[in-house]
Amino acid sequence: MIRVGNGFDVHQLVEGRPCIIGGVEIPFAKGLKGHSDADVLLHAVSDALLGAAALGDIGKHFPDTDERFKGADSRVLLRHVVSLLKAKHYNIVNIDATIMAEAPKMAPHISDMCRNIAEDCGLPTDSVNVKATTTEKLGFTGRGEGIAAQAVCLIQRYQI
Ligand SMILES: Nc1ccn([C@@H]2O[C@H](COP(=O)(O)O)[C@@H](O)[C@H]2O)c(=O)n1
Ligand SMILES: C[C@@]1(CO)OP(=O)(O)OP(=O)(O)OC[C@H]1O
Repeated sequence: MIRVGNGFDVHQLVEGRPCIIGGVEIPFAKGLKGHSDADVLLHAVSDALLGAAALGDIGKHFPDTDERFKGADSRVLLRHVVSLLKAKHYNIVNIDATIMAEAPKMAPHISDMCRNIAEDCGLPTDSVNVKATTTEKLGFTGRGEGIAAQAVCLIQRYQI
């Protein structure tokens, strides 16, 4: 049985925070605000995986009212999500994601993001794809107020 999932996340860009996207700290004047490290891309990927397995969303598994997740490394959260899928006998087939940001430039960091996601999901790197787009200066992303990311994934249940 194969199943599809999608995830979407937004975080505000503010001064005084690191800009961590796809597990990569990108040099930039602003960073993403959140309870965790606010890694918008890994949150979208985690939600896509949880959605595919009908396991809810990251807010359910890692509530932002829980001090344990304050400043959490979203790679650790993603690895936990992958373990939840394994427990339900799902393998991940592939992941595709898009970051919407006017700045910073994502292109120099895309391959590191793909490598991080592949590593955390136990996948070969060519099973993970990350893209970036501006929104042509339109909307909150276009004004540089925040960054959005969306992801889709395919998972497959194996026989035991
Ligand atoms: N934050 C971003 C946004 C875009 N890119 C790259 O630039 C290309 C052109 O973007 P458009 O919005 O004009 O389509 C896009 O294909 C990305 O490769 C980026 O690196 N960082
Ligand atoms: C990851 C969590 C938990 O620390 O917090 P945030 O970093 O605020 O991220 P968000 O995408 O708003 O939702 C999930 C949260 O519960």
